[in-house]
Amino acid sequence: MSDKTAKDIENEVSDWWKTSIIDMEPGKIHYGGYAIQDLIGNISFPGMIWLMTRGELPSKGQAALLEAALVAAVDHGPQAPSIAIARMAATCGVGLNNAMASAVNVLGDVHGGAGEQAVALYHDIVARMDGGQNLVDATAAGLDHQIAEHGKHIPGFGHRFHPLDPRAPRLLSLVEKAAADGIVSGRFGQIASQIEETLLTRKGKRIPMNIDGATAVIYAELGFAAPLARGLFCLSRSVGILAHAWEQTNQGGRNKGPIPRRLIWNYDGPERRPVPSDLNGD
Ligand SMILES: CC(C)(COP(=O)(O)OP(=O)(O)OC[C@H]1O[C@@H](n2cnc3c(N)ncnc32)[C@H](O)[C@@H]1OP(=O)(O)O)[C@@H](O)C(=O)NCCC(=O)NCCSC(=O)C[C@@](O)(CC(=O)O)C(=O)O
Repeated sequence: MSDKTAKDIENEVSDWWKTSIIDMEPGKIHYGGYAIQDLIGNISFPGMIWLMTRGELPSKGQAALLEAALVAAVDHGPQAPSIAIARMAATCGVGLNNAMASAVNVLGDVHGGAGEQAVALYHDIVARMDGGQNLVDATAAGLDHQIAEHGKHIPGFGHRFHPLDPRAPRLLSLVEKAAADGIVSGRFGQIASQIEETLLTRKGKRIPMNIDGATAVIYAELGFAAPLARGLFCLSRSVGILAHAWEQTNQGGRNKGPIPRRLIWNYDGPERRPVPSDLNGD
């Protein structure tokens, strides 16, 4: 027989889930201590994302910068695997939530994950600067380390489609303005620009910052941990994913594959051959 008292059991039950995010009782909902009815109509959606992931409310300037990053990464058309998958899923007879989940599930290290890697790289360079190295040397050492550990492609730089990703310079200009207004330090923007310079010197050609490199600057400036950069990209891209899944649903189409049906893939397996007649023999 258990020696547990009713109080022990009550404590065990109430400790089962612990969260500092939400507090509730009948008729009352508080996020991080703030009543939901006071938040509704008073804070923006980015402000809410900040409160939920950071536990505090952002300043107006911080929320505006976060919003800019979220707006910038919303969509990149059906060339992006996540968007194509959302559209294909929408033709399979599934609901919008299934189409969205299928699409979000392919956001990983290679597609959508460069922002997380870029934040980690920027943090590594900051740590070197805090250790006494100047910007140029810390960047060079950070890049050497990145290449040794993860290969020659520096996350957040280069693009397969855009010679200059139009999203990056605009975001960087907002970071510069926020730094001038004292909202952020501007340190991560300087690091990302120095990475571009170092790559130019090393490769003899410009490998410009892309959307992930630029949003990573914002997430790092705003103090988001590297893994949250991936989560925030997922939130942002989910808007594009939803829009494409909904558009495709309305366009119709059944079982739409990744290429038109008249096209076929390249087969490079064995020649056509008969199944051996003695398969079950010794
Ligand atoms: C993106 C791409 C594969 C493009 O490559 P490319 O095809 O142009 O060139 P490659 O043939 O790989 O390289 C040719 C020569 O340039 C050198 N080179 C190129 N990039 C270099 C680099 N970063 N660091 C050093 N060197 C570089 C390379 O070393 C080589 O030099 P060499 O060996 O001397 O001949 C490449 O940059 C890359 O991996 N970037 C890092 C990962 C990254 O940030 N991913 C996010 C991209 S944004 C995104 O995903 C969001 C999206 O936009 C998606 C969408 O597009 O839908 C959306 O919104 O959804």
